[in-house]
Amino acid sequence: AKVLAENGVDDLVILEASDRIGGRIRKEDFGGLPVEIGAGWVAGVGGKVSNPVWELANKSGLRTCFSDYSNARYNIYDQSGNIFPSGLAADSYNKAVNSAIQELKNQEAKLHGTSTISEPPSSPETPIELAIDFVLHDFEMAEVEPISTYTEYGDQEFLVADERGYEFLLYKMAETFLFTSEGKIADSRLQLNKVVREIQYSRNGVTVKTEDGCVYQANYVILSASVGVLQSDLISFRPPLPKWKTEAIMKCEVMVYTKIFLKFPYKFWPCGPDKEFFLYAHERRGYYTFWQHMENAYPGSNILVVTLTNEESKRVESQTDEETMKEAMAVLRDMFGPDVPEATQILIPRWWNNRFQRGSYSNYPILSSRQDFVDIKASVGRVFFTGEHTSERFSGYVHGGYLSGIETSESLLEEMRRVDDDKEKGGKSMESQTFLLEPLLALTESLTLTQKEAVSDLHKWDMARQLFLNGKLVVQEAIK
Ligand SMILES: Cc1cc2nc3c(=O)[nH]c(=O)nc-3n(C[C@H](O)[C@H](O)[C@H](O)COP(=O)(O)OP(=O)(O)OC[C@H]3O[C@@H](n4cnc5c(N)ncnc54)[C@H](O)[C@@H]3O)c2cc1C
Repeated sequence: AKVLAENGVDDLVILEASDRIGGRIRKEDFGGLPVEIGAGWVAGVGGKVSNPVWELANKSGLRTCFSDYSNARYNIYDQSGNIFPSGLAADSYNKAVNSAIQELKNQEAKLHGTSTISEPPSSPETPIELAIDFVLHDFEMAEVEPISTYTEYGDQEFLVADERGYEFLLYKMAETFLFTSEGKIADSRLQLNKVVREIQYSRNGVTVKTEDGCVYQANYVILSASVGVLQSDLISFRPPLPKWKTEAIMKCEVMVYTKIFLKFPYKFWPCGPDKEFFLYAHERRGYYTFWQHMENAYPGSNILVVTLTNEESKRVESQTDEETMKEAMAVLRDMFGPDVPEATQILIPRWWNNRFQRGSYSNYPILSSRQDFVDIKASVGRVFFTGEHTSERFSGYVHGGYLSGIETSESLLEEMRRVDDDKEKGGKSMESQTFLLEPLLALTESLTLTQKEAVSDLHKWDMARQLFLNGKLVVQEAIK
């Protein structure tokens, strides 16, 4: 929206379903400290090219601390509290990395332009296989982009450790655009608690209906809801989205990633710069595996974070906080002995059950093709799509969301300029050119679903029109 406004599109409105901005960047107060229940790291730092989110963080003075996840491999506890020998852990790590890289290379060689993550291996049997399994599990839960993209932005990660939260970046970005200096909303550009339920689009414009019965008319819409929301029935489209679009949306997998926060009366875990992360080895894959203490970010906070993913996340979301606390405490006592004190507080975010999220981030399956990204981000008539899931290179990350927003706004500006140019030249703009479509759209009620999809497929229609115009030009040149 900011890019649009800076380019002269003043008449715009942001409809946000919740009562705040930030989406999956969200700080919550926990035991007197701000904890990041959504994105917590600025990832992709230290490479040849500067990550724009890292630049924003530096410019706005966001406090961060270096976070080296690789130390986790030296702190793997088994169920009796023994630490795996570091040689074994390091060796397994190298083996896992090499096999994963080899796997990716094979995949990429086989399928040009695919996005890849490693496939889940079969159940581990020996200790070394168990250790490798942890690392592969880590790839699956965190490394959502093709390995090749690491080389550019770098592979360092910085944990946000700022009382204003990661979301401060968003407030900073929005301050001249949406807020007064006191942090109050300055104009009607941002409307909170507006749950979009229906998007009706035609050649003339778009009508958006919200849950509270409001109706908005617009020339264009940019839809930035997560892929989980697009897969759900929260928003309906009239006419329905074309098949190529819904197929691309449904193909994309949604990752659930849950950080559970536990507050203790005192610290009982080993501390030190190389002990920020530790792992719990359990035969059940992903069972309270990844632990992190928050001493580096907030010394003396006595907070531990355990990360669950996918099925474990969904399972925990569906049970009571007390049950989860019991499970987590049993795991901690396995690792550190029976004297571990009871946690005094627990915070369990529920991203999967949040109807404005339906998951944590997109996770393209191993055999995704480039076309899936192209389709998921392609506009359908006057409806444009954006968000981390539309970022081919950085899907799943904050910088993916940020860059895709800029890119989609630029595409829309280009489209608006093209329509203006066409009008000036007296040619057929998308508006006037698609006049043929009007009687067809009027007939949609009596058409079959396939026919409706074909008619509503403005994007392809527009491509066909371009081809037609280009063809005509070639013929005219030939005649000349
Ligand atoms: C637990 C967790 C940990 C993560 N960790 C990291 C990390 O460490 N580093 C990193 O880079 N990334 C991380 N991510 C991913 C990162 O947070 C996201 O990729 C990014 O914030 C997505 O931004 P977005 O604008 O695409 O979507 P969102 O932030 O989801 O914004 C979409 C907005 O649309 C609103 N909305 C949805 N439906 C409707 C509707 N019907 N009507 C109106 N509004 C609607 C939502 O309320 C939301 O505000 C994490 C995510 C999670 C959940």
